[in-house]
Amino acid sequence: MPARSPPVSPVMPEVNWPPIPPPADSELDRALRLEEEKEAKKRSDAIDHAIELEREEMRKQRHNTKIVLLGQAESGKSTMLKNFQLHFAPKAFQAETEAWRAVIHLNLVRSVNFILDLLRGGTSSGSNRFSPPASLDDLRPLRMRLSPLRQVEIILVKRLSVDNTSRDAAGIDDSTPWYYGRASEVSIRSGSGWKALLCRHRQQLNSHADELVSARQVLDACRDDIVTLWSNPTVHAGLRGEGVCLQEQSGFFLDEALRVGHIDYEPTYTDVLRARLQTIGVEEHHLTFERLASRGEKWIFYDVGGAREQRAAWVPYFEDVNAVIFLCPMSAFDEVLLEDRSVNRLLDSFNLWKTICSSKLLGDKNFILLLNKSDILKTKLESGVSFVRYVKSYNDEPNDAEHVSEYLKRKFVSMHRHLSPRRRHLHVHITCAIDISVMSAVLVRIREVIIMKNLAATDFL
Ligand SMILES: Nc1nc2c(ncn2[C@@H]2O[C@H](COP(=O)(O)OP(=O)(O)OP(=O)(O)O)[C@@H](O)[C@H]2O)c(=O)[nH]1
Ligand SMILES: [Mg+2]
Repeated sequence: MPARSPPVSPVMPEVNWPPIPPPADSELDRALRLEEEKEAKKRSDAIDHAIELEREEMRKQRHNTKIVLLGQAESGKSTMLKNFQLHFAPKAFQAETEAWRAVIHLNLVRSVNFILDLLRGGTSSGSNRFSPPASLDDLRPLRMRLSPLRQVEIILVKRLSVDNTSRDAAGIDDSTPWYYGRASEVSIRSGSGWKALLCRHRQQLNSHADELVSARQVLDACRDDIVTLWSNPTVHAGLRGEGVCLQEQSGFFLDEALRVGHIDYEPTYTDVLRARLQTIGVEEHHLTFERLASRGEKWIFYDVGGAREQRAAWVPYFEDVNAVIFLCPMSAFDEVLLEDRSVNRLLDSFNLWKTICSSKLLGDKNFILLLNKSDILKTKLESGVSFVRYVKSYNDEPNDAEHVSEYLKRKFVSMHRHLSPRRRHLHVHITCAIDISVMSAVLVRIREVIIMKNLAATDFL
């Protein structure tokens, strides 16, 4: 019978530790060899550990949720981002509220200076459409007392590093009379780090900090006069004559001049949500969740400038994101684009939505549609503005917010169904982005939807 070969050990030799010494090993050789092998194993373990850490990091990066906020200018994208920050990272949001004070002050001061221009009978751009009545002479002392607010505007603009090129980039032509009747539009270039800049000015005792403090003192001293100006019937008649309704514009704080202009003013969360700061370019925001259940979760938001001239900058961000949040301001049905007065804003939103829905790059992304500004829509319709006058296909349905928003929802859902390159679920919410309590329920739902989709994409579900 042939001799049998010895049975093969079921344990692989490299995992057999310590290894069996070769037969003729001296005591010293054996000790040295064991030491070398131990060192080699240590090095190998360290390499394995480093590779595992790197893999883990890559896994985490891949699972970072990335969201792009899309929609026309003033649809509420940046406000929605503020809501996410407020709800999921309240401490970080709180830390930034003070920086928003300068923006809110600039919103307020711009409104006042806009009225002063109107009373002067034109704007700095040379428009002269309003002929001030003789009774305006009575307002001259008031105008004189408010004139230091011009300087306050200049200081705030400088400190926020607002530049004219940003308006050019947004396609806004300052030579156009009345800046299209916009009173408090404020824009800065993305990535200019304005919040950090303001914080630095506050902390350092330099001339910039002094300037900001004196700007606040001037505003505080002007508060009563601002109230007097804003309650003057001639002013309101003049604005009506120009077809300008400041109350309906973004960044309107004239009704709260006494509170907002006070030297000790601290912005409330609602103030920050109502502040208007136009986004130029694409801003990347990192949000680290602070709440217990989701602590440490990281989301990256791309907040884009919505004006027409900026939309070409959106595309590079499409491929990399998990979800698209598209905002349509429902209340804009009777408005025109600031950058192209011949285009109705609702029609522009429809066209933009069609393009986004049919984009192949976004084919497999999570889609969330927010029909925003429901509060303004309601006020507008209740004041008698007719929806069907602007949207002929609305037919005989009632002119109220509930029916109009349902109609718009149907329209958007149908466009999405017909134009999506592949079957995709759409989540729709009717929102008012400045209503904190209502928004928190919506945000929780949006997070659930995004997390579920992410899990499904990574085969956890
Ligand atoms: N009343 C009301 N105001 C809103 C709502 N959503 C946003 N706003 C206000 O509308 C203004 C414009 O909102 P933003 O968030 O700056 O708009 P955006 O889409 O980021 O605009 P761009 O940066 O120009 O693309 C801000 O002053 C907000 O406070 C809403 O639902 N209701
Ligand atoms: Mg914005």
